[in-house]
Amino acid sequence: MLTVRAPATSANLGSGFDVFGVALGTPADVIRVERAPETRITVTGAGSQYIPEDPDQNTVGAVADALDAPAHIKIDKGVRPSSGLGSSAASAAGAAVALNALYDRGLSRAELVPIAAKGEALVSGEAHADNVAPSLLGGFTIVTDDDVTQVDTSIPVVACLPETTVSTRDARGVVPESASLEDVVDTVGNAATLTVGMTRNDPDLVGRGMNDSIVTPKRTALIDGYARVHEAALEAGATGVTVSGAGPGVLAVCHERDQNVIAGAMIDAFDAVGIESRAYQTRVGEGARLYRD
Ligand SMILES: Nc1ncnc2c1ncn2[C@@H]1O[C@H](COP(=O)(O)OP(=O)(O)OP(=O)(O)O)[C@@H](O)[C@H]1O
Ligand SMILES: N[C@@H](CCO)C(=O)O
Repeated sequence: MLTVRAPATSANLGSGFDVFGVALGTPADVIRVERAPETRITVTGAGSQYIPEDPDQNTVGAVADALDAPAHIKIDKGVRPSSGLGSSAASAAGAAVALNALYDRGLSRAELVPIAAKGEALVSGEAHADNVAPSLLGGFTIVTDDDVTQVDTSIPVVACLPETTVSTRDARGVVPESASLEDVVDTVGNAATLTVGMTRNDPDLVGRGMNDSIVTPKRTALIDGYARVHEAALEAGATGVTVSGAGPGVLAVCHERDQNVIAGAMIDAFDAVGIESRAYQTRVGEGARLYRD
């Protein structure tokens, strides 16, 4: 039996749609695997009632197929599905690491990225890798068509999850097909600023680089209370605030000293529109960790 702890992630960070992602210290999925003649999946934990155990419909089933590694796979969900913290990707990344070890496939973490992304294709229709890459590699990741760049960093964040859900498939449906040159120039400038901020571990630069005028405004319309929460987090000291992944989670970047106040302000702002939420006060952290029992 092998066990992997695979972290939640926050994709996009505003200016890096389908490109940027960060691994979070908490929450995480725990995946346990043992060899079996055919793949069988059991799911427990946060939101498990919404997650199919049929291998053809679960992200880990796609990973087991891709690695030709049938197994009994137990998923204990710490990352609630459809909340914007890369729930489906955490399971896929965890299964990729676990099955690679279980069957001695010898693939590197970077080589596992496209394999884990096959699970994302199953649930959202497209194999975007901006959640699986940080869950596998840790830190801040930049995913392009054929490459991944990773930077270790430990920027403090608050991830606030309302009790509502938004499916990635639906949230991809509102992404505009084209953008003005002005908006593209703006976004490139912000993305470059954010990247330098990550390499310097500088929450002010990262926060400044999170603005995006192309995709995020369309997505915020799907999240009840977003404008209030955004404003409240900034007033409480966040250096930048945006939609986490496809939402409805909201990600605030900050200095550690402000985390507690920001978390309270975000929860209160959702509460003011009648929505319960919970906030994770955490940091950008390590990628999936393998334990041999
Ligand atoms: N192992 C799994 N863990 C979580 N969700 C899964 C899994 N396998 C299949 N799913 C399905 O994937 C969907 C959730 O994926 P979705 O991409 O919408 O959310 P997410 O992964 O939490 O979000 P985001 O990518 O925005 O951070 C649900 O319909 C769920 O049933
Ligand atoms: N980049 C993806 C992340 C969510 O899975 C999106 O925003 O649709």
